[in-house]
Amino acid sequence: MAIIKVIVAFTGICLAFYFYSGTDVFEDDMLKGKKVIVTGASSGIGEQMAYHVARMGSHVLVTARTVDKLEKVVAQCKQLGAASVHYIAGNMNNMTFAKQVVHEAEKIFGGLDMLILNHIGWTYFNYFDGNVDHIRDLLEINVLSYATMTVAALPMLKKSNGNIVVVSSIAGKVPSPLSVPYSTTKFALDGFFSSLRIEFVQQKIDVSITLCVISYIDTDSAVKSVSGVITQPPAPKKECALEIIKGGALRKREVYYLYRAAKIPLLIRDWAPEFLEYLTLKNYDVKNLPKKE
Ligand SMILES: NC(=O)C1=CN([C@@H]2O[C@H](COP(=O)(O)OP(=O)(O)OC[C@H]3O[C@@H](n4cnc5c(N)ncnc54)[C@H](OP(=O)(O)O)[C@@H]3O)[C@@H](O)[C@H]2O)C=CC1
Ligand SMILES: C[C@]12CC(=O)[C@H]3[C@@H](CCC4=CC(=O)CC[C@@]43C)[C@@H]1CC[C@@H]2C(=O)CO
Repeated sequence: MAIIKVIVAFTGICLAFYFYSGTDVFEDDMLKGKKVIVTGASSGIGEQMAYHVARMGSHVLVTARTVDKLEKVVAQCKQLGAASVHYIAGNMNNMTFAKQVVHEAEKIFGGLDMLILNHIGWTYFNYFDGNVDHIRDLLEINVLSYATMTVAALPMLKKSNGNIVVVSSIAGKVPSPLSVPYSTTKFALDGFFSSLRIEFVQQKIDVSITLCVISYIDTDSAVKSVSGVITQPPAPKKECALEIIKGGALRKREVYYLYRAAKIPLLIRDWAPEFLEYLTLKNYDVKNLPKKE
């Protein structure tokens, strides 16, 4: 019996190495002249992704709600060497606006190579408060606007054999406390885009879908929401943003940008859920959690 377990484990490690070792090498030139949309680009990881593709010489369309922040991002993208850069401001709770962003890219660029779906709506970081309407609102912004933009962009992405990059979270792969609404939306992204990827294979549609699984990053909003409660240190947003861009350009199915220990949950998620729960709870110090009014 023991020998069978060793053989199974060894086979699993070989298969994992074969499928995930990937020898693709990323070059900045891969993004030169490419037409790229970055959503949620007025701050955080999205802002850093806009800067990376600008530095690599892409044509960039950035979007979010806050005009003055977008204008600063546009100015910085120009400084960094973007082939061209534009912004469009609006709210992704409105599917008409979500489609408008894609149509704006078509009008400006005449096509699209990479759609980077990154924005998220506000949510709390605390015990679930029973408000299902908030989950519905968050699904609109975090999921349905991603699906809407994907549908609108697909004709252009088919022409360019382009990439869809979906920024998700470890909380969209592993059950995570204090973020029930957020985690609901991130798990939904996995269902939608991982299923769509299979249909692309069936239909021989050469558009890649890269799901990015990231853990705690040092963006202002995340640090403000979780510091003191999440015990792991946040990772740098600039490096995280670059890893996402690389994964999309290399047409990876998934990008994992996780703090060391976060890789363990993914390995044991389906084999030892109780042990995973024990490890997860060790990463939270709820005595620092703000008391809900
Ligand atoms: N930071 C982290 O620790 C982690 C982040 N992630 C994921 O990374 C992505 C980026 O996160 P992060 O950079 O921290 O987030 P930020 O809060 O820094 O940025 C969110 C962006 O989305 C925009 N946005 C917010 N609400 C709306 C809306 N209703 N309509 C359109 N745009 C909106 C914001 O701009 P504006 O307010 O101007 O609209 C901003 O540009 C998210 O998908 C998040 O889930 C995943 C795991 C960990
Ligand atoms: C902490 C973690 C990743 C995040 O940053 C999010 C948090 C859930 C609530 C959030 C809402 C936001 O608007 C910004 C992101 C965030 C603070 C997530 C719970 C688990 C995620 C994690 O990285 C654990 O390692």
